[in-house]
Amino acid sequence: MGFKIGLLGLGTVGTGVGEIFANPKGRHPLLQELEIAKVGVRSLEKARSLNLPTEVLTTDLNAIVNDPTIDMVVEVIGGLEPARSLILEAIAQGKHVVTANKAVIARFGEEIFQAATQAGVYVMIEAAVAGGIPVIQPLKESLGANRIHTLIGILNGTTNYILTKMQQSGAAFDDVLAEAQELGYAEADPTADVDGLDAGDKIAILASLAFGGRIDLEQVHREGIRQVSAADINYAKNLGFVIKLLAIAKVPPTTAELPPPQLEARVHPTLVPVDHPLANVNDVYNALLIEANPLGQVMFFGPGAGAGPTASAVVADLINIAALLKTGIVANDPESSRIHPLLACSHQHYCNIAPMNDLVTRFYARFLTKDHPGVIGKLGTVFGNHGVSLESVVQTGIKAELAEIVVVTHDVQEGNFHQALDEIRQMEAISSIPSLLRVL
Ligand SMILES: NC(=O)C1=CN([C@@H]2O[C@H](COP(=O)(O)OP(=O)(O)OC[C@H]3O[C@@H](n4cnc5c(N)ncnc54)[C@H](OP(=O)(O)O)[C@@H]3O)[C@@H](O)[C@H]2O)C=CC1
Ligand SMILES: N[C@@H](CC=O)C(=O)O
Ligand code: NA
Repeated sequence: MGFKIGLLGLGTVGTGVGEIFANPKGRHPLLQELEIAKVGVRSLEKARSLNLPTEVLTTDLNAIVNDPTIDMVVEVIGGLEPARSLILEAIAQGKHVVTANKAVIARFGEEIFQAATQAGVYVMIEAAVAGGIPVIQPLKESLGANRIHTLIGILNGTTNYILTKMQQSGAAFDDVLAEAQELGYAEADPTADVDGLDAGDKIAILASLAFGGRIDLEQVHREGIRQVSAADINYAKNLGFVIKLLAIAKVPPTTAELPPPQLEARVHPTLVPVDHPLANVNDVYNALLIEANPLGQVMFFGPGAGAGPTASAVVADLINIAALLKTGIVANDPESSRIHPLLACSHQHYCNIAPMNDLVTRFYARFLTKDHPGVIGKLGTVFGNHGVSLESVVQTGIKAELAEIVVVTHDVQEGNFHQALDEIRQMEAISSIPSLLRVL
């Protein structure tokens, strides 16, 4: 018996999926029991690299999700609508869904997974986080014996590509972004990549799996890489760091409740010590470092975006569903509980996210000051008054009659640090504070 797939979208990822199906030899035998029966696109006139019979292509995506002969729907059109409605309609029609759309899952996960549970179908999302790297399945299945307390990820390929090129060759931000777009890594609107929203969606999905509760995306602190300058990359290098866009979710290691009473969830550019395992994750590569008890540290590393890697995750999900259907571990029957408990989502509660002002972290700050005597001493005094102790202070030279001072703090409560900065901004000698970054 074969299974019919309705593929919504034939762009970067959809084409990658089509290419795997066009050449099944040497891959899992179950692949040969799956067939792409319909493909939905926006334009029938567009030239396609994939040769598909003309009757397979359509612009009527609603007809695909309502087609009774289709067993599984792959949503790779991206964006919020019509993607959300098409996923919900496919579920309502009793079809299993595979999606790479983290934006929809992070915002409408509650609605989508509740509908899926009710309909007795699976919604599989391996491609939605870290592209081709298996991170969803390990969190759902392989790490179940652990208490997970920390997730630290480089989860956006576009920004990692940009930061790596800026770091290695001093390339300009806009040029590298254009390259990442040409390579198919960036979102249709790359703002989601550059402003940390894409990484925010991904860490929200991972945190939900790791900590057993839903995540309100609005409570996830998201900062992008627009303010990271060549100057900061250079200073960071001299101080023994590289700058990476990190997505972090954590609870105190002693926490033994699911969901935990409170967790940190944040995305921001971060100074990472050069000897940290994430410091050498470059280009479009992604990585996820998980700390758990009793496992300790485990790191997943690989290509986080691009046609082939992302399609690899999509097709693996399809093969998984086919395996479940063949072994009868799924019943499209709402009365039945024969849905795989490790693969379905049954979260009931929202996690409580701690405010950023409570975060305890190190900071890097760059100040432009008038070259007055005693400025460093005054900075030190204000910081000291707010309980901020300094690990290093470097005056790096004079530019346009302004001195540049770079400060790295010890661990400090974020709220105290900001109070100190508010006072520092009022100092007559301070011209500006062009950079403020957290340090891992
Ligand atoms: N690119 C990547 O590396 C990765 C992407 N993803 C996710 O995968 C999804 C797809 O991304 P990607 O392949 O890059 O996107 P593309 O923009 O390359 O492709 C989108 C495809 O969907 C079709 N489409 C879009 N909107 C509609 C619509 N309203 N009606 C009909 N067809 C539509 C387009 O049709 P047409 O061809 O006619 O224009 C195109 O074929 C996104 O959710 C993205 O976040 C996840 C991981 C990695
Ligand atoms: N735009 C995303 C694509 C994969 O999710 C990225 O750059 O990582
Ligand atoms: Na993945």
